[in-house]
Amino acid sequence: MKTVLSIKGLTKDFGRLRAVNQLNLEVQQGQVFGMLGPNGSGKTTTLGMLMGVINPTGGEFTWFGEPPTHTLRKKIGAVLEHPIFYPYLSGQKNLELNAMIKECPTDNIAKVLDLVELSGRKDDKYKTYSLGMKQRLAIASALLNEPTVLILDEPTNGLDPMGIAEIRELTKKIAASGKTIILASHLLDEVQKVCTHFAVLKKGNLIHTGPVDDVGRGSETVEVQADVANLSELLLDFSGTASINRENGYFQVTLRDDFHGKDLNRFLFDKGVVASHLVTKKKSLEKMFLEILSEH
Ligand SMILES: Nc1ncnc2c1ncn2[C@@H]1O[C@H](COP(=O)(O)OP(=O)(O)OP(=O)(O)O)[C@@H](O)[C@H]1O
Repeated sequence: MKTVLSIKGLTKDFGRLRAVNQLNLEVQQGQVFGMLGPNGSGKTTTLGMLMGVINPTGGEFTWFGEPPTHTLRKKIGAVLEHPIFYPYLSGQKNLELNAMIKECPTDNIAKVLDLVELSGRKDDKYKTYSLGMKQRLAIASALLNEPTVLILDEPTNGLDPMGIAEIRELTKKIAASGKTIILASHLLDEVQKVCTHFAVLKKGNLIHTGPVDDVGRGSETVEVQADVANLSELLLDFSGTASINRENGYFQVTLRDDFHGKDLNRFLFDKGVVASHLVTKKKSLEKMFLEILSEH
């Protein structure tokens, strides 16, 4: 897999405040990489440095294996904050202006408008757009020069549930077209639903990074019930059991690393016991996130 972004020791001080501290990260091609962290954790500052609008105090990073240059940055589209669109111009005209500023051909406008589902409203004035439509137009503008990487900073901020769902679907659609996406968010739910990989930042420090699918790995809990008197003994006999407790009439079995519900099911079956109820529960990202933050 190709490394799109490699960050080493990236640091930013604002006077006495260290906003980003010795950040090391890698983003691979095709990932939807979430930067997750509470407000003030350094996400925007990091993205600003990656886009060349904030000067790092220390450290370095490469895009596509090369130190950042103006030409390289053209391969990266970013929606960092609300871009300046003219309220009395249409979506179409605004994109034409943006294309001119970015020195890219206007041929892509129809395509990006179609992608963000604004073709039907392209001739309406920007000021008549909903917040969700404005955000979609900003994404369309970032895609004008066909970047290979798209950076989104808090893309669903301020949107209603419908707008959030639309941006989420759009992000997935853009990722499916082969682009790498880096998305900063303070919303666990957003990262869990959209991202393939993520990093957690706290007060400028990286405190966790890995695949979203791995969250809660090795910490599966299985809710189980079977019509036998010695079920608790059997569950404790199972080598994958870390602990058990009883809740709502079921046994909750927390499994050791690398053991899964199906292993427990097979163990019970081999003992001649058929479970009447067996449900595997993964630790939610929220629980994991809160644990990660409290550990540090
Ligand atoms: N230009 C600046 N001057 C001084 N301090 C700054 C500046 N920009 C950011 N900071 C501080 O750096 C820290 C990190 O801010 P940053 O905006 O990067 O965090 P964030 O994770 O993106 O949070 P948010 O989602 O609230 O924007 C904060 O304490 C913030 O107050």
